[in-house]
Amino acid sequence: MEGGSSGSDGGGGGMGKTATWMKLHSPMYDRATRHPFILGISDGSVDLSAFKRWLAQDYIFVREFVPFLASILLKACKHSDDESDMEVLLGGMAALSDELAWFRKEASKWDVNLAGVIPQKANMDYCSFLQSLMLPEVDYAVVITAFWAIETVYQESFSLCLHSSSKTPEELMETCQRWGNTSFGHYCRSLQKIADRCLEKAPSDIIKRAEEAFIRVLEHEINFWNMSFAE
Ligand SMILES: Cc1ncc(CN)c(N)n1
Repeated sequence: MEGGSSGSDGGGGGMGKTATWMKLHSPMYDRATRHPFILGISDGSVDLSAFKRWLAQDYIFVREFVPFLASILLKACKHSDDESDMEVLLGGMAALSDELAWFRKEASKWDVNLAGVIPQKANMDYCSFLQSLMLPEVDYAVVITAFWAIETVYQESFSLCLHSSSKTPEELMETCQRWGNTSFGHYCRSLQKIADRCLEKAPSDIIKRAEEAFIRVLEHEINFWNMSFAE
């Protein structure tokens, strides 16, 4: 599985918690990573108005994603036992700055007015979920698991559109490359290793909360893709 299987040992030889959950919750995981919106891009049948709706809503989401990642960085400073976590997360923050600039450029290419976008319910619900994870009492292992899952759903989804058999329209290739490229795949695997390392040492109640956060991310991602089809 692209972006998943090669980082599945959690660094300890056996299967890490994250890979176990991907398997255990595979029907929902597949619904998040092989959504009809993504399949439509990859077979060329996507409705461009759905793409524009997704683009506008995702810009709002990514703006909320910045304070979410900042809150994870803060927790890494305080609670991580591995200094390299900071490097990985700072790389992610730099990528988000680039991502926001890309959204503005892409929106102008598609004539989407980002200033006038009204966030839809699924987007607001997802952003509220991020805010609930930003609270200081939410454990680092839980938030890093959620962060890994959020990034991985996009990586796996968009990498599908880059397969040699896909018929992704030329004008959507840049979007698919943004998240489907191999370097973003390596980044996701680095996040997965951090999550697995934290989960290995975590008590059972934190492991349970991290699994719940993983499932909630999948639900929100499915609802987010669904939003692109809503008028
Ligand atoms: C909804 C959503 N999920 C994930 C990503 C990838 N950062 C995103 N841009 N938007």
